Parts: sequence; C-alpha cells; structure tokens
Amino acid sequence: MAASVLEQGEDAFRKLFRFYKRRNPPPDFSNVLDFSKPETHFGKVFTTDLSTSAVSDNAAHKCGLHPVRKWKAFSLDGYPGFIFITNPFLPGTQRYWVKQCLKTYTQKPNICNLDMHMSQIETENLWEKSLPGMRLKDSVKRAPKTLLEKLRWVTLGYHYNWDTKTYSADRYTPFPNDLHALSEKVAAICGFQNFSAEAGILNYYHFDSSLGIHVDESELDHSQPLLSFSFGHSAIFLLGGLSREDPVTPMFMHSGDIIIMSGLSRLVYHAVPRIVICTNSHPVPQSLTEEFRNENPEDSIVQTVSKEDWEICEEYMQTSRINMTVRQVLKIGAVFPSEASNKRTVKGQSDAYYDNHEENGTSEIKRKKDV
Ligand SMILES: O=C(O)CCC(=O)C(=O)O
Ligand SMILES: [Fe+2]
Repeated sequence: MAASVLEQGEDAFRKLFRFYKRRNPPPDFSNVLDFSKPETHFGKVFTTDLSTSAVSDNAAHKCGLHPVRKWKAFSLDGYPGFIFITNPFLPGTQRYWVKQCLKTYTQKPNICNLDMHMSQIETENLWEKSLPGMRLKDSVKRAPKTLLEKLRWVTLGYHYNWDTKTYSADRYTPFPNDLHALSEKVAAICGFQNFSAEAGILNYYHFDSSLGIHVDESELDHSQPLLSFSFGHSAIFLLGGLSREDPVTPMFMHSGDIIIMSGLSRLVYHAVPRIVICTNSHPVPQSLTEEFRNENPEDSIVQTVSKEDWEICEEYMQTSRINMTVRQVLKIGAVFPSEASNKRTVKGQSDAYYDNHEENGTSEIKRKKDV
C-alpha cells in the first residue's frame, strides 16, 4: 500500500517535471507563481518580516544590497521556513556575482564537472582559455564550445563528493570571503545570526538544462538554512514536500532572486525542469544591463566589473542562468564523524549526482536518477 501511494506521488512530481520541461508544444505557465506579482497569488503568498536591524545599511551596501527595509520577502502557504526574496541587489551589482562565478570561482583549487574527465592542467584558468572562443561567438555562431560553455557545476569550500554524497575534512579549500559575507548577511536578515557558509554548489544552466528532483540532505547541520541565489535567465523552480507524494508548487526564479530553505522546508524535494528565455528587448535580463558605480571601492566587497570582463560575461549570459547554493555543513564547533559513521543512507531520488552528457548535440546538466 505504502509503496503504491509513493509511486503515484513520485509520478505526480515526475509528471509535473516533464510537463514544464516539454518543448513541443511549450507548457502553459499560468500556474507558475511569480513573486514579482504577489498580488495575483492571494491566499498563497504572504509578505514576511525580516530582521531589519540585523544588517546596517552600510554593511548591506558593501555587499551590493539595498537597505533591508526596502527588501520584499515572502512566505508560502504550506511551506514553513521557506522564504522568497525578490531581487534585493543594488543596480549593477549582480554583474559582480556573475563575473565571480565565471572568472574567479572557476579557478583552482575549486572543483568543476570538467575535472571529472580532464586533467588539472587542461581545466585550470578556464576563463583565460575560453576568451578567444567567447570573443568569436558574436561573429561565428557555430564556433566550437569553449570550456566555459561546457561548465556545469563548481564546488566551493567543502567540496561535495558526488559519488559518496558526503562532505569531508580532506576535501576542503577556503570558502570565498565575498560569498561568505553575502551569505552571512542574507542569513542574518532571515533570522539566522550564526550561519557560516562552508560549502557552495554553483550550477550553470543553458536553455536546454534541467536539474532533477532531489533533497539536499548531505549537510550535517539541518538547523541551518540553505541559501540559493539566481542570476541570468529565469528558471521554473518546483518546490515539493518532505516526501515525494506531497503537492508541488511551481514558481519562477528571476535574476537576483534569493530562496531560503529552512526549518520544515530545509529538506523538501525540489527541482529545476526548465530555463525560461526572457522575452524583453534585451539579450540578457534587464537587471544585468545596469552598471554599478562603486563610490567607495576600498570599503566595498562588491566591485565594478571591467568593460572587458563584462563583454565576455554578457555573451555567456545571453543563453544562461547561474545559481549559487550556499550551505553550512557542520554545527558550529563540530567536526566530521569518523569515516564509518559518515556513510549515509540516502533517500531514494535524493542523491545529488550530476551527469554531464550530450543530448541532440547540446550539452545538458542533469542529476543522475533524474526523471
Ligand atoms: O538552480 C537552482 O535553482 C537549484 C539548485 C539546487 O537545488 C542545488 O544546487 O541543490
Ligand atoms: Fe537543491
């Protein structure tokens, strides 16, 4: 009995995933929640209070964020601990995080999907190696794919081991200070004063990319939230429940939006079945067309992106979305358990394992055991 209920439930999530992934005919998006139009979701979406005093205007500004009192944050009926913040970034500052994801965080010792089948010499400096090819893109549309375009994920801090589904002390490199600072501020504003960013997974999506149904449960401290930052083209994000048969809520994530999964929503199933092309007159989302004027660069974490660097990022972002998820792995002051006890039993479909494969000539990211 239980198994058949589960199967039906699994089918429902999988069906919805396939529905939103479908190309022909394209799906109807009218049931997709849009937090930028919260008034259209009366009874489902509620504004939620943030800790306005947790971060000063000055500290927010240094991280490229609006003063907290100007932020718009929402909760969702049926998902305690889930918070959706619509783009709190100051004009132009999203560009900085995009550039970091493409130019800085791709550098060694960080690990990326290309390291799974290429040597370290081949994958180091992948930004520099991709520059000539990226510069050709405007004139030669069929130019061979650069390493940057083949990038699917990068791990930071405690580097997630996709095979064992664990983090460990021996796979650690210092977490980037700038993203640590941003995450600490966002978590504090959401009521998590002690959050410390220890691991990051950056996902790079193109128009044909998707991310399978999964739960992020490998972190050892589930009392801390999971933060998710989105840049570039929009995504359909599917939010399920603690079990696969729970109802699923589809929502848009636009450039600059932040999701916080905490409390009872920390371990819910979720997926990204589709990237949605922006249909405005710009080749990249409006918020990436804005420039950042940094009046006080010495005192700021977020820096202006040079024109030269942005040209490459802009070319890349015309067809892409980047998502950064930030996690605390260990309880404050705790250490990893011994290896034997660290072997986790993983719930069905919760494995976070990427499979980088070619389909119809286009490279796509998927988690293994995807739909
Ligand atoms: O791209 C997203 O919005 C979700 C990413 C995610 O769920 C993950 O990295 O675990
Ligand atoms: Fe996830």
